[in-house]
Amino acid sequence: MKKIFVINGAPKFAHSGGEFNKTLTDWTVDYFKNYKGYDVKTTDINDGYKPEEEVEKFVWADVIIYHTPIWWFQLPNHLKKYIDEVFTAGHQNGIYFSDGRRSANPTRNYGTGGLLQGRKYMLTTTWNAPVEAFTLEDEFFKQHSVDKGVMFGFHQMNAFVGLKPLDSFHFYDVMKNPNIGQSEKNYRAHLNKVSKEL
Ligand SMILES: Cc1cc2nc3c(=O)[nH]c(=O)nc-3n(C[C@H](O)[C@H](O)[C@H](O)COP(=O)(O)OP(=O)(O)OC[C@H]3O[C@@H](n4cnc5c(N)ncnc54)[C@H](O)[C@@H]3O)c2cc1C
Repeated sequence: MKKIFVINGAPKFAHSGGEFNKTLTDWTVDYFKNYKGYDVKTTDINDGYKPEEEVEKFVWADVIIYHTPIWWFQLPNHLKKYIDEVFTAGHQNGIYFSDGRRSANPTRNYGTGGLLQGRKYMLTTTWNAPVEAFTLEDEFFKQHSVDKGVMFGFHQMNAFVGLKPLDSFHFYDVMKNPNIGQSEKNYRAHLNKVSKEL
């Protein structure tokens, strides 16, 4: 049986109420637990956490799923803090051993010291920005996708600790057009696709 660790990284602040990401987290748990029959653990960063226990969840899981809104073109500070604390607790303790370099050849192999090899991760993000801001020439993101643009560092972080990516899924324009019914349908189709790669 596959083991899935689901993180809801959406705090409640200002006009980001966390409701969309909480709903998304519930869909993910329902899909893997009730539909696929997998073993699921969760963390909601709003509920507090102990870094050492979170390390155990990362090590336990076959797949880690991150749900996050985008705040000022990056992770919310709460989720970044979670990662800083948990990955630091996992240094030489399950998450990463080192930066991967050896003194004999210090210019090579940076980023190969992760200890989470054999595991995968999936990212979802939610945006006020419409998809066209990423896809259309002359619009704000100049045709840089979420994964290759704003979230490039996030994906490198996961590579650094040894995780391999599953396809991400991004929800655009969720403040003005959350379209919950269609979002759920599209997201479940995505989960059906990625779950074939587990
Ligand atoms: C500090 C800050 C910086 C930001 N920076 C950026 C940025 O750089 N770029 C950008 O694009 N956006 C930005 N945003 C917007 C942010 O990305 C969105 O507010 C966030 O993605 C919304 O996610 P949420 O989980 O908080 O949803 P919520 O705000 O809780 O929900 C969004 C909408 O969906 C509805 N909804 C949610 N769940 C359900 C449900 N189950 N049934 C019916 N309706 C539902 C809610 O009622 C609401 O209308 C920023 C927001 C903040 C606070």
